[in-house]
Amino acid sequence: MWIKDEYFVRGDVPMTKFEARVISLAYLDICNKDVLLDIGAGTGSISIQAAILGASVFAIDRDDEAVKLLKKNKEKFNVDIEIIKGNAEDYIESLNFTKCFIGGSGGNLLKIINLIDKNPNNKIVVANFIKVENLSLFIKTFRELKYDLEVRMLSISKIENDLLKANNPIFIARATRGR
Ligand SMILES: C[S@@+](CC[C@H](N)C(=O)[O-])C[C@H]1O[C@@H](n2cnc3c(N)ncnc32)[C@H](O)[C@@H]1O
Repeated sequence: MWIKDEYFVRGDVPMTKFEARVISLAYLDICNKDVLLDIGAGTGSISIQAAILGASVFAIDRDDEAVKLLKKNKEKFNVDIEIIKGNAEDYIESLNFTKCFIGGSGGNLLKIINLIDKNPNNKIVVANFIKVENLSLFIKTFRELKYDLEVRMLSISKIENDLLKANNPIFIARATRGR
């Protein structure tokens, strides 16, 4: 089951939209044995969908409103995800995970990438970016770390009342451990 955007409890936190969620989770190639670390989990849309696909999930966010939404959506969809409130940088080293999604990094992307790389069990990192600057940093850093890279720009428009309604374009990047 793939959950549509309108079913999530929403607040002021920006949510990863349906099409970006589907592509990001396909890039992560989520399966039963995976442990996903969702950094900047927001409303929990990625975490909850990954749990429904069979992964164990750590959902981290530093924002109070996001953590409230995470709890509400966890309850609504009755999934077993572990919610952590705080800066991802302070927790990554203490968690064991096999795949990682970065939905927000709050200016600490470089530190977050280097911490993720230290975990030898992590195989794939997928990130969503709206800023070219962050995309460039992701590409540069993972290239230096010898990961395989794939990047797409996603631009979705929906037809509503006979008119096109556009979502903001986003970059979806994947880094796969090549060593
Ligand atoms: C675009 S939203 C994420 C959307 C989320 N994937 C969803 O579907 O709702 C980015 C989130 O990242 C969080 N964030 C930013 N930097 C963070 C950090 N260093 N550690 C933890 N959370 C962070 C923000 O609080 C915000 O909720």
